[in-house]
Amino acid sequence: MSTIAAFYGSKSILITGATGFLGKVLMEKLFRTSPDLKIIYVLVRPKAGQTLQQRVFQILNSKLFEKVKEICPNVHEKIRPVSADLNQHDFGISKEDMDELLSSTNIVFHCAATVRFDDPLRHAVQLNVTATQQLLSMASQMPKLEAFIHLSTAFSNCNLKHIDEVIYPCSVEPKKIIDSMEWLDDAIIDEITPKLIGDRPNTYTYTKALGEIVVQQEGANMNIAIIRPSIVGATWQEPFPGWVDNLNGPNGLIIAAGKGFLRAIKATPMAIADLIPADTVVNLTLAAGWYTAVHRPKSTLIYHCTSGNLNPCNWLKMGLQVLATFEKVPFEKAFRRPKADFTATSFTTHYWNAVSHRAPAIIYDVYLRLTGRKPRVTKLMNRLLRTISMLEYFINHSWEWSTHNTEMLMSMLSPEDQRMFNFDVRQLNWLEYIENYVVGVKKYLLKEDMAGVPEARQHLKRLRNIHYLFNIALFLIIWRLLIARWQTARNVWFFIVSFCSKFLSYFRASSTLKL
Ligand SMILES: CCCCCCCCCCCCCCCCCCCCCCCCCC(=O)SCCNC(=O)CCNC(=O)[C@H](O)C(C)(C)COP(=O)(O)OP(=O)(O)OC[C@H]1O[C@@H](n2cnc3c(N)ncnc32)[C@H](O)[C@@H]1OP(=O)(O)O
Ligand SMILES: NC(=O)C1=CN([C@@H]2O[C@H](COP(=O)(O)OP(=O)(O)OC[C@H]3O[C@@H](n4cnc5c(N)ncnc54)[C@H](OP(=O)(O)O)[C@@H]3O)[C@@H](O)[C@H]2O)C=CC1
Repeated sequence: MSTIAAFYGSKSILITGATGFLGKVLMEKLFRTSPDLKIIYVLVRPKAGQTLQQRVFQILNSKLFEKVKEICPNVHEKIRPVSADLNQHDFGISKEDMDELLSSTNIVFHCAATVRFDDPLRHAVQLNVTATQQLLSMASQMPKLEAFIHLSTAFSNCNLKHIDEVIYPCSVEPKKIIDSMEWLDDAIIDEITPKLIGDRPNTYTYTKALGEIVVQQEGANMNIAIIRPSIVGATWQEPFPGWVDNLNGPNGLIIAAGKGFLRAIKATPMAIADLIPADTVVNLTLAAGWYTAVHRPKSTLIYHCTSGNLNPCNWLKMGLQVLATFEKVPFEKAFRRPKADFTATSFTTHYWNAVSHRAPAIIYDVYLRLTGRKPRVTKLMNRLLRTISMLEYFINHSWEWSTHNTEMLMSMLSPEDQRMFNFDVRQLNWLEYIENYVVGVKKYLLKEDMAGVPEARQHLKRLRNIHYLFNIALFLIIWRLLIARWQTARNVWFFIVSFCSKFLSYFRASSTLKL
């Protein structure tokens, strides 16, 4: 019997960010391995015209939860959506709901965050720092609380090369930042943002670092742990390989490359691609929840959920495997044939952006205009290039994360738990994982049927023929222009023509003699 699964049985669990990528995988695993848990409260806001109940039902009815519905048929009764917006004071939770949450909750998993790299500082602070502080204040009033698990990121200290499982100070105290957001106007905040974030690339990593400090300060009297995952990718094994549901991290780039939009990207091929599967993160998170509650470590433990130092894979190997999978399982209706290169300098990146990204987009838009349709590819390409510029930082640097706490936790698990809550990335076969990941992107993000693969292959063949025809036509046009304007080109042309005609007459003569 799994100790961890038994631990979560009969518990009341509060999850923020349950509608997000990791939150869903976390909920799924909890219901699947501990179907006798008491209740999961999820803090959800109404969104896109859907009530919170509709949002939660949509998640429960998705493919991700198919196994759960077999194991825990009354899952709908065990999940309680609570209307909450983390941007509001007290999260806008009603008094009755708040009373129930405070009196019943045993474990808190805080996953909610803004993960956008371009969020204005005010918004990122509100969600990643102030909301964390408020949640801790709520947690401090929970008499039955056993553990509070905070999801941070391995990149919260990406301004350092070597990162230990400790909390690093920031130049300005989070409390001062929170206070200043109340009285500074937006223009001033925008002006001071670059100074505050310093050598971090964006407001996301900066505010996640501030959030960790808040956790350490406000949670001193609680059983707290912080999980720092690196780049979270599709699921590795559970509940099935390749599940993914948003465009964040590599996902959007895999689509862009598979559809033939992304042809070159500035990257350091030998830099470590520190990807970590979503189910690995969730297994570590649940194991840390159990350990924190049962063993009550004296200080806040931080767990690095990374792959680089235990099972490294670089961007080159990953990129090549992504491309190899496109050969086997192409995406439908590609714009161009998938083929991408890593560029090394800003000059070559600009060159390939002009030649391989912008020019084909403009040509295609001209074609759309000429055929009476609305041009859209240039706009799409510009957004893609902007996105890439924001992600580039992470594919051109390498970090070393120590994993002592994570390895210690692994050693504390029983063999049964090591199997059921496996977070040992040494067992991960990258080539197999990446192939399943790309297939998962095709199936679950693009919603493409595998039955359409032969037609997708045919489409790629047509694109190849168009490509050859286009190149031949381009060559002939350039050659014709050169001949018209340049004597040397004319001489070369006459030389080639006379050489070919001599060769042909020799060939004809020798075959007549043989007859
Ligand atoms: C020689 C061989 C060579 C082989 C070569 C082979 C190459 C071949 C294969 C290549 C694959 C292998 C290499 C992989 C490299 C991976 C690097 C990953 C680094 C990640 C590090 C993460 C570290 C931190 C981890 C964490 O700790 S946290 C999680 C990370 N957080 C994020 O990843 C949020 C990022 N995103 C945003 O910050 C916002 O998205 C924002 C970007 C501001 C836009 O924002 P905006 O334009 O305002 O609006 P959106 O609505 O968001 O999007 C607007 C439009 O862009 C689209 N779009 C959104 N996203 C993405 C995306 N990714 N990629 C593409 N498109 C995207 C969206 O579809 C919409 O398209 P449309 O609707 O126009 O058609
Ligand atoms: N994905 C990754 O690569 C990595 C993620 N992490 C961390 O893991 C955690 C989860 O990330 P992930 O699942 O990918 O993120 P998602 O963007 O998929 O999910 C974010 C969640 O936060 C919720 N949320 C955002 N704003 C509010 C709000 N105002 N009120 C209530 N809920 C809100 C979202 O709800 P809604 O659906 O309503 O928008 C959603 O459920 C984050 O803390 C992130 O920093 C760390 C490293 C890597």
